[in-house]
Amino acid sequence: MRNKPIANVNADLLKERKNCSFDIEELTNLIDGGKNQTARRREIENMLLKNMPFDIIPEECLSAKEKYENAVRKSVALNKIGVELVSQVTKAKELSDLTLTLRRVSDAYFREVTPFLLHLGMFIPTILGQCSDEQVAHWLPLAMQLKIIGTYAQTELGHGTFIRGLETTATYDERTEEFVLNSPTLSSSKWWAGGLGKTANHCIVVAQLYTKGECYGTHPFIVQIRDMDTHMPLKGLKVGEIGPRLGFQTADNGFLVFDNFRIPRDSLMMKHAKVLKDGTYVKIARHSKLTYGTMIFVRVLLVSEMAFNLSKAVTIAVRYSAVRRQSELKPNEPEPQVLDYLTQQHKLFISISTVYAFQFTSNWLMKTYHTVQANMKHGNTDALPELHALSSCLKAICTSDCSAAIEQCRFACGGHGYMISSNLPSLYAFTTATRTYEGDYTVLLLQTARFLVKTWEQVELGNAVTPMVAYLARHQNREAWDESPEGIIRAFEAIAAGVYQTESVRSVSFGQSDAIKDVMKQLSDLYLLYWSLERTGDLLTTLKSTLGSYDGRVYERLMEEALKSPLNQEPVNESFHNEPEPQVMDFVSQQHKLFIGIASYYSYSMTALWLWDILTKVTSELGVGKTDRLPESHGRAVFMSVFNSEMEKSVSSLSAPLQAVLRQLVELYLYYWTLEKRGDLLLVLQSTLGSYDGRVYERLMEEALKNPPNKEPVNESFHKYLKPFIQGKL
Ligand SMILES: CCCCCCCC/C=C\CCCCCCCCCCCCCC(=O)SCCNC(=O)CCNC(=O)[C@H](O)C(C)(C)COP(=O)(O)OP(=O)(O)OC[C@H]1O[C@@H](n2cnc3c(N)ncnc32)[C@H](O)[C@@H]1OP(=O)(O)O
Ligand SMILES: Cc1cc2nc3c(=O)[nH]c(=O)nc-3n(C[C@H](O)[C@H](O)[C@H](O)COP(=O)(O)OP(=O)(O)OC[C@H]3O[C@@H](n4cnc5c(N)ncnc54)[C@H](O)[C@@H]3O)c2cc1C
Repeated sequence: MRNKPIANVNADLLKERKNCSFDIEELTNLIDGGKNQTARRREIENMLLKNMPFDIIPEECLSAKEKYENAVRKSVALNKIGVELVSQVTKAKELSDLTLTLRRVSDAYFREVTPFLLHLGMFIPTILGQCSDEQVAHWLPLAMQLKIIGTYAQTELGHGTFIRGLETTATYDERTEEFVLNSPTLSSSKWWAGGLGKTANHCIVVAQLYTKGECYGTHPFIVQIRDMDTHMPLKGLKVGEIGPRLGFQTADNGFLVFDNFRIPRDSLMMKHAKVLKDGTYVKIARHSKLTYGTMIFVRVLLVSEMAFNLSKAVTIAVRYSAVRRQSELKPNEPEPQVLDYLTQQHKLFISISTVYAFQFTSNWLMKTYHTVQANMKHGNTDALPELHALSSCLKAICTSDCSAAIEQCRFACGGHGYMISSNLPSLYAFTTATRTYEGDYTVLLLQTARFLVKTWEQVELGNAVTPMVAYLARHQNREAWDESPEGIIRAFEAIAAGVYQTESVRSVSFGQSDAIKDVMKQLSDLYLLYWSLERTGDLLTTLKSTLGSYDGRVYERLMEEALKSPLNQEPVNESFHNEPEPQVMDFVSQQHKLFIGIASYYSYSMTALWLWDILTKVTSELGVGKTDRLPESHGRAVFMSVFNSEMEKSVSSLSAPLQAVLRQLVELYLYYWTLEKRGDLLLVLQSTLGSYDGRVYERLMEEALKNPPNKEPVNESFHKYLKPFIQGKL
């Protein structure tokens, strides 16, 4: 049954809906995965609508503590219904449909993230992916019925990306048949795990496993961290909330420090490796990276998460654009709906097509994931490297594009889009975090590049490669796309676009009407066209050659290029002496992110001074109302030329080294903006990360300890909601 029509709908919205060229219900069925799934979703929605407590005071008006307590209250009510529904299903497919529906409907109740996100998103999947059959039989029912509440603590203050660099140790003591957990340094403190700060009583801890004096690398352990009755942290642990953050405000992300904390031997999750009673280490896995499995799973999930979040943002922005009227096009005629402006459509329509691109690609990726998992059950791990490469680059691209597109949706709603009540700021805060967590954007793209370079080598040797990367063999002409990691990644993006096109065509080829097919085709074309225009520069081949330059300065250019090589910047490379761990500052990709910020700061300062001087003159000459917004390119050109000339004027009295640095900044700024369209600027530091003394980890911990939730060991919502819920008394 369709949802009932709602009375008092805005006339403009009704008019737009009447103009729709296809049956909306048909598209709804397509998105839900069929008529039955739509009906089931609506059944669950209606049930939740009847039974779930809504907010009386808007979440954003509460204090941080109240927000958390309110989130626990609502989560417990949702979990109660969820657990009941989950207990009624028997088939795996029904369970995955149900979880998806619950996840999506649950967003109606939370502006922020539930403190149970990590329990559902990582704790349960890690039990499934990392425990032996016996361990699954023990832990899974407890976790599914929420008798225990878990999280996933891998990241530390000092390391997130480089998992092999984690410092937490789990040392096996064969006399007592226990592991002893320790945090040997401040930087080894576990940091970030969602739900750890106040909610969880169990935690998956990733630590370096030592037995018989040898280190076997990082392994996952399942660890109880709080007393099941009093919720007090267990002896030997320091645990708390890490402090306010951009989003995830109700997810009580936490820290955890171990001091000779003992756990039983079978706390080691033993699907891929075990330690026998006498301390013998036994490797079971056929692939060394199987312990990273949960991350792959969540990366795959995130593609669909991004489709969902962007669909919400663009629905908000399109509806509002139909309702909002602004400006006068023709005298004495009504102001147009902002949706009618082509520039507005430009902001919105690409987001609509992106939602579909993400959703179709996500459906395909999830299927691929399950196929690879099924093969791995039979011992075949051949497809794992490609799955890792695919999930890495698709996660990186879609999380990055999604948060940028949500910002466009916010811009499209003008001032009102800035209101928390519009939900656009919260959607942005949630999605921008996904670019970082579960693998940083750059780092994951580099992982994909690594796979592609290896594949390229196979192609060069004439060896067979998988169908997904067979295009490398077809493109033997290297000029079509360069071999740099970026070039390779762009080629890979083309493959993602290809997946979208084939999947969207495949999914709409049966049953669906011509009207839906037309719309889906238009959306698919729009997505492909948009990205080919966005990347025009990349698609055009320029010569880029020391040998073929117009002026024929072949030898000079060869020498100039050779001198630019980083290897020539120092007479003796430090690897001659030793091999130090790099600071992230050493990565060129990191410098790329930071240095333009410095250059922009100077550009803005210089331009601001200049602008101030001419402000009065300009306004008196042009008159208020005639200062139409200048096109972006003109604005950038002004920044560039003013920066260049003003900087030149002001540096002449400075010392030579400082002049040289400032001139480099001008050059960087000009160069960067010929390549890029935007950059970031941090004007006021006020930052734990950017302090002059570099005491980053100390300051993060100091700030976390000041955090009000850490002033009480157990939050009152434990007694009020969590404990009665866990004990089945609610
Ligand atoms: C119960 C009923 C209740 C009902 C209620 C219902 C309500 C519903 C509500 C909600 C539902 C849930 C919704 C879920 C949404 C999901 C949200 C989840 C939230 C998550 C929050 C964030 C959590 C985290 O961030 S956890 C921490 C994540 N950390 C990272 O991702 C770290 C990133 N770093 C890495 O991955 C790696 O370290 C690395 C890959 C960068 C480098 O690793 P390395 O140094 O060990 O490797 P190398 O670079 O040396 O490479 C060696 C070799 O290995 C290959 N490799 C690397 N990784 C993998 C891999 N994963 N798999 C396979 N192979 C891999 C690499 O390619 C190299 O191969 P070569 O052949 O080239 O040698
Ligand atoms: C909201 C949120 C929730 C989170 N929840 C959890 C959780 O529940 N559990 C958990 O364990 N973790 C969690 N995390 C941590 C998250 O997984 C890490 O922050 C993430 O993996 C990035 O690692 P990092 O912080 O060490 O970044 P860094 O690696 O320090 O990145 C800093 C910069 O260095 C660059 N860089 C690093 N290495 C390289 C390289 N090799 N080459 C080029 N550039 C490089 C990066 O691109 C980036 O620009 C969460 C994080 C956030 C923001």
